[in-house]
Amino acid sequence: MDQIYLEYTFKVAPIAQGNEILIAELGYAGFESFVENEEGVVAYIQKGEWKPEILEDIQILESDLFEITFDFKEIEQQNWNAEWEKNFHPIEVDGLCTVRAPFHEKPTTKYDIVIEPKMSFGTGHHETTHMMIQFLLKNDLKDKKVLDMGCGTGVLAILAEKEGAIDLDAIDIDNWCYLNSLENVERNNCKHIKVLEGDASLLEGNKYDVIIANINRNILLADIPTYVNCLNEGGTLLLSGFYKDDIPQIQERCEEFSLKFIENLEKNHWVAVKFLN
Ligand SMILES: C[S@@+](CC[C@H](N)C(=O)[O-])C[C@H]1O[C@@H](n2cnc3c(N)ncnc32)[C@H](O)[C@@H]1O
Repeated sequence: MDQIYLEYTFKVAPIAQGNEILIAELGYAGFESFVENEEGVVAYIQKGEWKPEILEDIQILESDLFEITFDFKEIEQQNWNAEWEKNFHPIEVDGLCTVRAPFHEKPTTKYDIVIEPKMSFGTGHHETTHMMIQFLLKNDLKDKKVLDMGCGTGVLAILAEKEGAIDLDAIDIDNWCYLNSLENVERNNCKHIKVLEGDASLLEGNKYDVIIANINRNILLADIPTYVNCLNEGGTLLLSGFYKDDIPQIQERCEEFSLKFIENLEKNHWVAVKFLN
């Protein structure tokens, strides 16, 4: 696929925590690939996804705790596979689930998920994916009907099928994620996942026992009413993609629709929240 990209080079001080927060925020703003170096981060975004105000919501750039400068230029296509192979290490969650690439050794954990992410979000490295995996590992998914909204690489739907879910929809608005999820579903021999390209408007008339959505605060606030409409009585809603400070707003929205807050997980200021219908 021949695409033109913009390459942003950020110099970050102090680098350790700054890089981590910056990458997380850029990921949510639409940047697709990151290479860390000794000065900071180089981040890539497709020209078609770019808009002049792309950095407007990147809160760390306004923070007094970090000094961040940047530069950007247009570039020819990269060898993305080589980049991620260099940077992608297997991830193990709670000793039960490994997310790895095809070229890594087979693990001994109960669940083994093989992902070739290329540029999609969802390798288990991000806090939000990690916590959603933790939630899925703690929940009984046997014979459940599951929706994975904003599926990225498809990693969460794939785990849900491996845990026994029998009927799954995995939806992403982004064409690249849709195609990548299709590939990963096949790579993991999943037979019950239907991958769709689109958004919450595809959900009308569907019913699920478990809905997983790791997207971002604003999309979740807008789409929670649709999710609730699709949730069976007694069903579970697992949300992530936002910070601890956003919990009250998300909780209030869910409670408007009579969902009950059960618990939240937290990792580096990111959270994942569980509600019951
Ligand atoms: C943070 S990633 C999560 C990926 C994966 N589920 C995970 O947990 O690692 C969010 C995904 O949501 C998708 N997305 C953004 N807005 C969306 C929307 N309105 N409806 C469906 N998917 C959306 C993005 O393309 C992206 O792949």
